[in-house]
Amino acid sequence: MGGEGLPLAIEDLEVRSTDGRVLLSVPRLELPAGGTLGIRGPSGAGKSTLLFALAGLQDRMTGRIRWGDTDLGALRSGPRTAFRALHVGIVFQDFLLFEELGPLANASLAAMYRPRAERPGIRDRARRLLRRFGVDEDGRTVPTLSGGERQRVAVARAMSGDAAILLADEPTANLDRDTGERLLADLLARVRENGTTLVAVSHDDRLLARMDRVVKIVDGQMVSAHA
Ligand SMILES: Nc1ncnc2c1ncn2[C@@H]1O[C@H](COP(=O)(O)OP(=O)(O)OP(=O)(O)O)[C@@H](O)[C@H]1O
Repeated sequence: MGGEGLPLAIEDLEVRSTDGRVLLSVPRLELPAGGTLGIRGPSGAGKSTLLFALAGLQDRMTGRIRWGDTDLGALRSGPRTAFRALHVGIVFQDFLLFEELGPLANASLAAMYRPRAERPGIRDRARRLLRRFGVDEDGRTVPTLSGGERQRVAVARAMSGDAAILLADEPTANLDRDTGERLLADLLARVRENGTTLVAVSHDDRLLARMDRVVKIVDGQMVSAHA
């Protein structure tokens, strides 16, 4: 895997709550393959909602989210899951690590969903990333990890599969300045090297300053977009 990213094209996207309220509306947004997009905005604005939609994890949505030739909105849940397993690495805001597994097993999770031939490469990358991020993997499970360590495992997991699309929800939020800087540098180096398309939600100005483009979301609406 690895290699080229996928271009993103959103048209008339609306995500609703269970009671029919519009949580997010994005009339149009485009990002070329290998582009990097930052999303900022106040708490509760709809940033994570957008990231979930981009991952094909939103059921109550209308409109189009195209990654290359694939329109996520037109896919049923099975093919959407398959698309995500193959093409998307995600750093969730609350990490969603498997508590009973160790750092390496968590960081290698993409291996479970990929062809057998790719699995050793994914495990090797996961191991290297954890070492690089300073997470000691020996005999540890998630409950023994600090918040910052969990975040680094989550980032390693999203990166180890070398997916064409990387979605990250506040990937540096729990890290001190130096650790955050190192992780960000590694993440961006890999993204640029592989031509990965990156969408990152963040309040971190250092991260946002390094994106090709930043959009702001307020009250579920995209209020500014500059190149
Ligand atoms: N499934 C849902 N049903 C109802 N409301 C929801 C649902 N998911 C999210 N919301 C609401 O949608 C709004 C946007 O939430 P979202 O998590 O996208 O915000 P955010 O911008 O990521 O915030 P933060 O920076 O605090 O993480 C919030 O008001 C939230 O309560």
